[in-house]
Amino acid sequence: MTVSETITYKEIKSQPEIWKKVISQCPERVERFVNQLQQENADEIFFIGCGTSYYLAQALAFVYSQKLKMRAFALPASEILFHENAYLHGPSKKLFHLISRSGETSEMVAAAKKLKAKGYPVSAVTCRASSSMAQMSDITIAVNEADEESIVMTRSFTSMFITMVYAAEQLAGAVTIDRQIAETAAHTIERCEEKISAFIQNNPIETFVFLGSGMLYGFANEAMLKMKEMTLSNSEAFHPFEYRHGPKSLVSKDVFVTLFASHEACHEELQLMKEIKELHGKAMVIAASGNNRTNLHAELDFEVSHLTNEQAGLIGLVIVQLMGCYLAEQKGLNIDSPRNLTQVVKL
Ligand SMILES: O=P(O)(O)OC[C@H]1O[C@](O)(CO)[C@@H](O)[C@@H]1O
Repeated sequence: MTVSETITYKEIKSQPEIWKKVISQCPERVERFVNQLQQENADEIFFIGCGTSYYLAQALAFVYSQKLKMRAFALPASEILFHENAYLHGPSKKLFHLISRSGETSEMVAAAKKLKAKGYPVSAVTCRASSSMAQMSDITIAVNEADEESIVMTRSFTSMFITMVYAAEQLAGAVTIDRQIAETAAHTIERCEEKISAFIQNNPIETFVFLGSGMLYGFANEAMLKMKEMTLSNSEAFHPFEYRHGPKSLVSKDVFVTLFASHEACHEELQLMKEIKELHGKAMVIAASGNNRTNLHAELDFEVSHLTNEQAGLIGLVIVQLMGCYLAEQKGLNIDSPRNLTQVVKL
C-alpha cells in the first residue's frame, strides 16, 4: 500500500476542505460556550486533555491568556486525578474545558466525573457529540465533521483548535480565523508536498527537534508527537531558547530541527537556527517573509507571510504531518496501524 492510499494521509489532505465546513459552523457552535465564559466571569480557565489533546490544551491556554487577559492553564487529565490538591484550591473562580477527540479516553471521563462532583462548571470540545465526556459536560462543542478513522489525531487537532480560537477571538471582538486560511493551506500544500517527499527520500532522518514559543510551543509538542507516532523516530520539542541550555549539545548532521517562528521573536529565533546550522544540523523554517534568512541555508524554508501565529501554526503542522507520512512510507511503516497505539486509550 502506498502512503496516499492510507486513511491517515487522506484525512491529513482533507484538512482545507474540512476547515471550511468547521469555520462556517463556528458562530452557532461556540455561542453557548462564549455566553458561559461571559456570564461566569471566571478568574481562571483550565484546558484539560491527554496526548495530542493536551498539546492542544497548551496552545489554547496561551491563546486565551493572550487574547482574553485571563489566567489560562493547560493540564493533562492525570494531574486532576492524582494531584488535585495542587490545582483545585483557593478562592478564584475556575472554569474547566475538557478536550478529547473521542470523549472516551478513561482519564478524561474520570476527570469530568471528578470536576462535576466538586461542582465546577465544565465545558468540552470533542469530535463525538454523544461521547461519555460530552454527556457529562454542561456545554459541549462538537466538531463532528472533523472526526477521524485514523489512530493518530491530525484534522481533529486543527479543527478543534480553529473552533476554540474562533470562540476566543469572538469574545475579544476581533475574529481573524476565516475561510482564507483554508485557501492558503490548500495552496501551500500543493506547492510544498513534492519538496517534502523529495527531501525525505534524500535525507533518512532519525532525530527530530521542534521549536516553538508562546502559542506555538503547543504546536511544536504536537509535531513532536506526530513524528513519534507515525515514524517511530526520536523526537523532542522545546521552547526555542531553552534549546541553547543543554539540548544543543546533541546537534549533528543527523538532527533535523524545525522552527515554528513566532512574530514576536522571529529575529532571535532565526539567529538560534543559524547556530544550529553552524553545528551542521539540518533545518526547516516556517516563518513570515521580511525576516532576513538569506544566509541561513535551511534545507526547507516555508514562507507564511501575512498570517497570524495561529494560522502559520496550522499550516506548519500540516507540513509536519505530511513529512510524517513520507518518512513512514520510506521506513516501511503503515501509518494507519501505528505501533502500540489504539484510537482510544482505555485503562
Ligand atoms: O483526544 P482523545 O480521544 O482523548 O485521545 C488522545 C490521545 O489518544 C490517541 O489518539 C491514541 O493514543 C493519541 O493520538 C491522542 O493523543
